[in-house]
Amino acid sequence: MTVVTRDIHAGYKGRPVLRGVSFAAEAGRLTVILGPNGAGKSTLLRVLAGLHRPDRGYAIIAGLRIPGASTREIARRVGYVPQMQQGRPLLTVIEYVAMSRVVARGSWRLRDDDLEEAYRALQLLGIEHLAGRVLSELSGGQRQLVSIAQALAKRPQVHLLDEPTSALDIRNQHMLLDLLREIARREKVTIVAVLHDITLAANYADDIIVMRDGTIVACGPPQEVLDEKLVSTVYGVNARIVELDGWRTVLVRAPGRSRLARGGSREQRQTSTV
Ligand SMILES: Nc1ncnc2c1ncn2[C@@H]1O[C@H](COP(=O)(O)OP(=O)(O)OP(=O)(O)O)[C@@H](O)[C@H]1O
Repeated sequence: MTVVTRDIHAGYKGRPVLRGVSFAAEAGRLTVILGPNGAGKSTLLRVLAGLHRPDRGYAIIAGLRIPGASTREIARRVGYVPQMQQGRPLLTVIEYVAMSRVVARGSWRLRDDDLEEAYRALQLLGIEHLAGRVLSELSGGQRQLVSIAQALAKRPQVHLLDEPTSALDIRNQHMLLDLLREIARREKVTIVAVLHDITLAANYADDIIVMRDGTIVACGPPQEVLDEKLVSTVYGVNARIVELDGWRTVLVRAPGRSRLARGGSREQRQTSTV
């Protein structure tokens, strides 16, 4: 097990957000964290990345204890991709991706293997054609893929990805999750990703962790723990899970909206997949 947390409590200016979070994410598996807005998912990833000090409890990540380990040690072994990545607008994509390796080494010298690994990461994501482009010229989705490439190029033991699909088109969402699952298995690394798309989580995650109000309300393989009752309770929606050709799709309808419906057809139009 590469990521273990024990009874983590954390908050901001005395306001509690995480209230006793304990879980384990295993190497070789893709673990997806789900939960409504404000549940504490990003705060949990920031604690694991060593960027937010917990008030109580601890984590062991890639052999490092948090709190305790230095941010440099963590950066060397852990690839953290936050929701909003600032980036350096004047760098080219290949320079930016390669820089993550240089910084993790605590050096300022770019080596050939930094560029080789950076190019490999861009290839994995199918964006090697962007290598010579300047960051400020990229679209939102391209920038998101470049941020993920930066983490992949470091070849860390653990990846922490905060909503890595939020700016991606449907094809790239599936490409990325397929790739992450493959990397987890092939390289025996631990990948923890926050997602809002429950259907993607249901089909790609090896394990899910469902959070609400700063606590974990369910965890385990999605086929064992993800059901209509859980989705309905956690998100406050009416949920249906349908399975077609082995693919599980989560359909939801916000309960408040059904009051607007005139007959059944309006309700059906308001049904969406997540
Ligand atoms: N820097 C901060 N200062 C104060 N409060 C914060 C800060 N960051 C987050 N919070 C609060 O902590 C709570 C949890 O936020 P967090 O970003 O961890 O939730 P989340 O589950 O990732 O939500 P989302 O799905 O909307 O991204 C929220 O109530 C939020 O307002």
